[in-house]
Parts: sequence; C-alpha cells; structure tokens
Amino acid sequence: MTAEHDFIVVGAGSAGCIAAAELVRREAGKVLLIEAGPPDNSPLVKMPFGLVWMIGNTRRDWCYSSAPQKHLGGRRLNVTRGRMVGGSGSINSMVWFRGRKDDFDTWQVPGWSWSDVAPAFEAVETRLTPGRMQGAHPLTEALHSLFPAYGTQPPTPEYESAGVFAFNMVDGRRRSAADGFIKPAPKGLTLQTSLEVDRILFTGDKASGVRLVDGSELQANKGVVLSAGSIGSPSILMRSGVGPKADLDRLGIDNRHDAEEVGENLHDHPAAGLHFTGSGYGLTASQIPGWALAPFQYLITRRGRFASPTVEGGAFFNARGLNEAPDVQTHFIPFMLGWQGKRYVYGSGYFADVGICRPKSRGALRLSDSDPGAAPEIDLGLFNDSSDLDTLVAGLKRLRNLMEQADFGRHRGREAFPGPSVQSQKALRAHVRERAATAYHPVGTLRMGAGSAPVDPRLSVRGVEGLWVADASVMPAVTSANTNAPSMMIGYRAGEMISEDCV
Ligand SMILES: Cc1cc2nc3c(=O)[nH]c(=O)nc-3n(C[C@H](O)[C@H](O)[C@H](O)COP(=O)(O)OP(=O)(O)OC[C@H]3O[C@@H](n4cnc5c(N)ncnc54)[C@H](O)[C@@H]3O)c2cc1C
Repeated sequence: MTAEHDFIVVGAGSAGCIAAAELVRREAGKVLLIEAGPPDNSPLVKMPFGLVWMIGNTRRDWCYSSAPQKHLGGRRLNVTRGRMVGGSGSINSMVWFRGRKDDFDTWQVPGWSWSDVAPAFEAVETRLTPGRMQGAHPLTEALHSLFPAYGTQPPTPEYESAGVFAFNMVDGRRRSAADGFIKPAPKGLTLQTSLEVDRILFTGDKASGVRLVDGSELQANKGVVLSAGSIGSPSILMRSGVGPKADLDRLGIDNRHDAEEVGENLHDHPAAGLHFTGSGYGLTASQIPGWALAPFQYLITRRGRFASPTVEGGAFFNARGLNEAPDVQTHFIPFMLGWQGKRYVYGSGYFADVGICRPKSRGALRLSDSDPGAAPEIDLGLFNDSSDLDTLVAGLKRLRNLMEQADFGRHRGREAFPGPSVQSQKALRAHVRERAATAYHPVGTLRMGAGSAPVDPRLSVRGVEGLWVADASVMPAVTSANTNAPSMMIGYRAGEMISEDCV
C-alpha cells in the first residue's frame, strides 16, 4: 500500500522546518511535517521581549528539568525547549552565530568541515537575513569600547571582540526557520500541529511511519526524519527500541538495535554571571512611564524595550587573557534580573555572564519510563570535567575587569551580586556552584561520526533503514557560540543529503 507522504519529519523546529522545506524543494517527495506544539501565531512569539512570558509556560515550553547536578550542590536546572512551530527557535533570544570555522573542522566528520557547511549557512542566511540589532541600549553599544579595533561590527568567536550581537530579527520581529522556509508552505509539504510522536514504526528493519501518543499511526513511503531536538529525538529513538539494550530491557522496551551511545555525549554551554544595579531597564517608579509606553512604541516604531530580546550583545574572550582563541562567551542583558529568588525585583541594572565555549564535561539522557508522557532523565553532567570550572572562574575574573573597562559613562552601575567581596577562588567557585545554569544549548545526544556513533555522516541512524536525524542532537561537539544557526545549517544539510541518498 502506498502512503500519502514519502517522508514524515518529526518536529517543526529550527532544523525540522528547513529539512522538510529542502526535501520538497529538491523534489525528494511529499513531506508531512508534524509538530507536538501549537502554531507560532501568538504576538508574543514575534515580539522579541515576548520570550519573557513564553519561557516557563507549558503551552509553548516543554519545561523540562535536569537531573540533580552533582557539581552544583544537587541543584536541578531548567531545561527550556520550545514546543511550537519554530521549536526552540520560536522561544529563543535570536542571537545569530555560525560558530568558529574550526569547530566544524574539529568534528572530523566527512561532509561537515567548514568548507562543506559554509554554503549551507549562506543559504539559510539568504532566507533569514540576520543582522546587527538596531536600537540596542547605550550600555550594550558601549561594549564596543572594549576591543575598539573592530568598530561597531558584531563580535565573533574567531577572536576577542565585544559589542552588539547579530540577530535573526527583521524590523523588530522574530524571523524563525518557520518564517523563512515554510511560510507559505511549499508545494508538497503539509504541516500538522498538536501531534505528538510516541515512537517510530518499522516494517522489517525499515522505518515506515510513526505512532502518535493518542495511538494513531501515520505512514511514509521513504522514511522518517527525526527533528525533535536534543531531548526529543533520542527519547523517541529509545522508545522505538534503538538504544542501550540494558536500559531498554529495564523499561520493558523491545530492543531493535543495541546502540550504546544513544543519549550519551549530552552537553551544553554552562554559564554564571554578575549582576549590576544602576542604569539599565528595570522596575522603578521612574521607569513606569517607559514600560507603559513600550507597547505603543513597539507597535509604531518596532523599537524600545519590547523590541529587545533581553540579550542584546556580549563578548568573546580568552578567560585567562592568553593570546589564544576565545574560550568564553559573554551574554549582556541591559535589564535588571532577579537574583534574590524572585522573578520581578524593584530596581534597574544590567547583567553579564560567562559561558564556556567548548565545554569538556559530558552528561547523558536516559528514558525514565516507556510512557511518552514521562519526562526523560536529563543529566547535563555540568563540570564533570573540573577544567570547565577552572575556566569559568577565570572567565568571571576577567569579565569583572572588562566590565570595569567598558566605556559605560553615566550608565555605569555597581556590582550587586555576587558583589565585590567575592574575590577568592573558593568564593567564586561557590558562586558558580550556587548559580550556574546553561545557555539552553543542549547538543550531542545522537552524535554523528564513525564507528559506534549512533548516526552516520549522512545523518542516517545506524542499525535501521529509512531513518535519519536532523537537529542539534547530531553535533559531536557544541559550536563555540549559540546553537540556533548551526541547527538550521544541519537542517539544510539534511535536506541536501537525504534527497541525494533517496533518488
Ligand atoms: C530559551 C532559549 C534561548 C535560546 N537562545 C538562543 C539564541 O539566542 N541564539 C541561538 O543561537 N540559540 C539559542 N537557543 C538554542 C537554539 O534555539 C536551539 O539550539 C535550536 O533551536 C535547536 O534546534 P533543533 O531543531 O535541534 O530543536 P528545536 O528547535 O527545539 O525543535 C524541536 C521541535 O520538535 C518538537 N518535538 C519534540 N518532541 C516531539 C514529539 N514527540 N512529537 C512531535 N514534535 C516534537 C518540539 O516541540 C520542537 O518544535 C536558545 C534556546 C532556548 C530554549
């Protein structure tokens, strides 16, 4: 029997929208793109500041929590993942970085060196037209004073640099992979929302469709592409019987292919920061008119605080000040963020963090139950490698110096937390232990590569047929900056590779 669709792409996120659109553009066949969450038609999705209300809202955020983190005093961290058309790219801050060129060369995966991936980045950027943010706060603009040789160019992880970042925003509105690639849906592509996949269906060894959590089944002639992200894709794969046999046996899941590394290699960019009080956006009596006018200012001019994705800029530098590649990234937020345990606090100020560009620590993702309604166990493994903590503490020290050097002028604030008294190695380590979080960049749980890697360099899942992965989970190692652009590049390469391999 022939199915209505040739491919089912699971997850309409940053990578999935592009993989699906490229498959039909290259005439590989008809594509059904299915998404667990709702459409992205809320004004909060398009307005940059809207993410403040979406994060933590179960309608548009999967709201996962990590396992207790051994090196962070047993704390559980939020693992925010977008749950709607556009995926995490509809809930994120839209910071746009390709990564360092040598990030891709270091992967050492055939077909994924810098020269292989650069054309895919260009193709994505032609559709999304990312660019330097307009209307950034003067504090963020002042970061350019740190490395003046580069003028007002957005910084880059290639060398030490600071300033206003580039974003995938156009005229003060989010432009996600969904906006750039599936609106309007190209001929041959059907998008269906509010359909959550439980597992892959197989005919023999070949993926032939999916079963949804409501028990219904959908078929595909040529196969299935998993684009459910670094948490969703390995979870679906394990529920489908592809994963570490011992774990699947324990949960009563029939083992189709023993793949020890499925769910392994989970990592993210760990970060910790400094809060300053003084100038910057915040909740004070004098700022009430500013907040009251913000919606109108945004509607009329697409500027002002509602046009800010909160993160506006930052820096890349070497944590120890060595004449080597930057190994940490700063995100700069010209808003007062609460550090006293409350979401909203009285006062104004700004925040800057330090995140490790190329962390060495690794964790793992495991199913906690065969029921798709049960959240997986997400052990981020932060600071399992102690050199990450050393780098973060060194980076915090240097960040303090940089914040003192920046030409903030009359906008300069004073460090309020952890505060100038927290100087010693021991005290800074304690600050990291109590406050570190991640940048929401989980990758690596279905790494591609040779040998025992679960996914081969053509994005095909080893041990079965007609099943591919196209999302951030295939990165063998995280890129040196934010992961949205690289995820989209992976979606684009997936469209190219699967079309070529399915003729
Ligand atoms: C709060 C936040 C801020 C971020 N800020 C930035 C930033 O400023 N810049 C940047 O570069 N990166 C940022 N990131 C990271 C970036 O957005 C992600 O790396 C990128 O979106 C990952 O793309 P993906 O395609 O792998 O997964 P996603 O975009 O997460 O897509 C996965 C999709 O699959 C769907 N799905 C999952 N399970 C199922 C299922 N069982 N059935 C059907 N559908 C399913 C999900 O709902 C989702 O739509 C941020 C992320 C978050 C969460």
